[in-house]
Amino acid sequence: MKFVDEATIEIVAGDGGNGAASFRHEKYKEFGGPDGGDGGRGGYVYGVADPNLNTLIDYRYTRRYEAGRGENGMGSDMFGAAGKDITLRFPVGTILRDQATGEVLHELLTPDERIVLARGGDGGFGNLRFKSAVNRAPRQKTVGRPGERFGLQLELKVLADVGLLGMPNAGKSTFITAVSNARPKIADYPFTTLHPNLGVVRVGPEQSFVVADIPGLIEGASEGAGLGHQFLRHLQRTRLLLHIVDLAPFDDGVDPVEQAHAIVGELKKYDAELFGKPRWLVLNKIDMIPQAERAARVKDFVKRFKWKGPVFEISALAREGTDLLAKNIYQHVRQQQRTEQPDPAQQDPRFAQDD
Ligand SMILES: Nc1nc2c(ncn2[C@@H]2O[C@H](COP(=O)(O)OP(=O)(O)OP(=O)(O)O)[C@@H](O)[C@H]2O)c(=O)[nH]1
Ligand SMILES: [Mg+2]
Repeated sequence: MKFVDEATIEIVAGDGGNGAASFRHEKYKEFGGPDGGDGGRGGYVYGVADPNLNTLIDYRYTRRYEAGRGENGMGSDMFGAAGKDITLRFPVGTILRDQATGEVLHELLTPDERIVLARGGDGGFGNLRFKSAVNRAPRQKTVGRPGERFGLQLELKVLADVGLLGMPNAGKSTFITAVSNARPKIADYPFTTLHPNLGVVRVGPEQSFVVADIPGLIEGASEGAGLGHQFLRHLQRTRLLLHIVDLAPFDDGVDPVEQAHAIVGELKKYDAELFGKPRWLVLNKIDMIPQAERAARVKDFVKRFKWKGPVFEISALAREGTDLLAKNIYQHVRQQQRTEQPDPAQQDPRFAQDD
């Protein structure tokens, strides 16, 4: 499954500075020649493909990007300085479109590839330029040219970095809502989620990852009994699985440990590779357990489940422990990314045919 991350931003290159009209002032010399310098060029806006970025989410926070204006020219033959250039960084695979026409301007496919997005305007000419045999004292000058500006549409196909696993009603959709921009349907009955949802989680500037919420797994799902199994394949490209467990089931007869074993059993039956992926245990709904009992309940769960890996306790509903978990996930995803193959055209399934 592919998911498209999008943003629209405004790109403004710098205007050129104006040329100056000025004459030399020298002692004992009544009429100095023209000495007005040219204006500086406006700043350019560049784009670069940054292999460290995963999503476009930062571009939903800041939408306008403006390079510097060129300085005006000055007397004494002084040219204005060029405006400050700016460089915008995009994830590899970002497609850039002109907002007005929808035309594809470029696809950033090669890591560190750099392109000009918008050219700064040329600076105006100072009167120094207009000096000629017939006019030794020109007053002419020109103003700087405007920089290019336009609306830029960004589009990126993203894959899930993290997958959520768990029984129906465990709180997967609530968790994705707590940490990401996705708004899946949440309800107190099982199988609320009928389609996989992807959400972008932003833990800080230029720090984000993609999480997939899939329909709940139940026992027998790997044989097609539940809804879950057809969705398991969406988790195949992920770098981490979060196993979400309802630690405080409404029905007293339900043992969270048994439920958790059922999920792991399904995973194992379905796919050894998926089973072998890094998996973290996330004990949810701790708000339902009195504070004084929490530590003991968690300890008991871990012991009976014979779990040796990372454990997080959260309340997806109250958003307790969710930010900390998101930060840990981000660190893990980044670390995994760094150890993977760097050539995206070869390795990155985003560039493969759609499934
Ligand atoms: N008290 C409490 N309730 C929660 C918490 N997380 C989820 N819930 C509730 O549990 C119910 C199920 O939550 P969902 O997020 O829809 O569960 P799901 O795992 O996505 O369920 P499916 O999509 O059916 O697989 C909803 O009524 C939620 O409000 C939590 O941390 N505390
Ligand atoms: Mg759900």
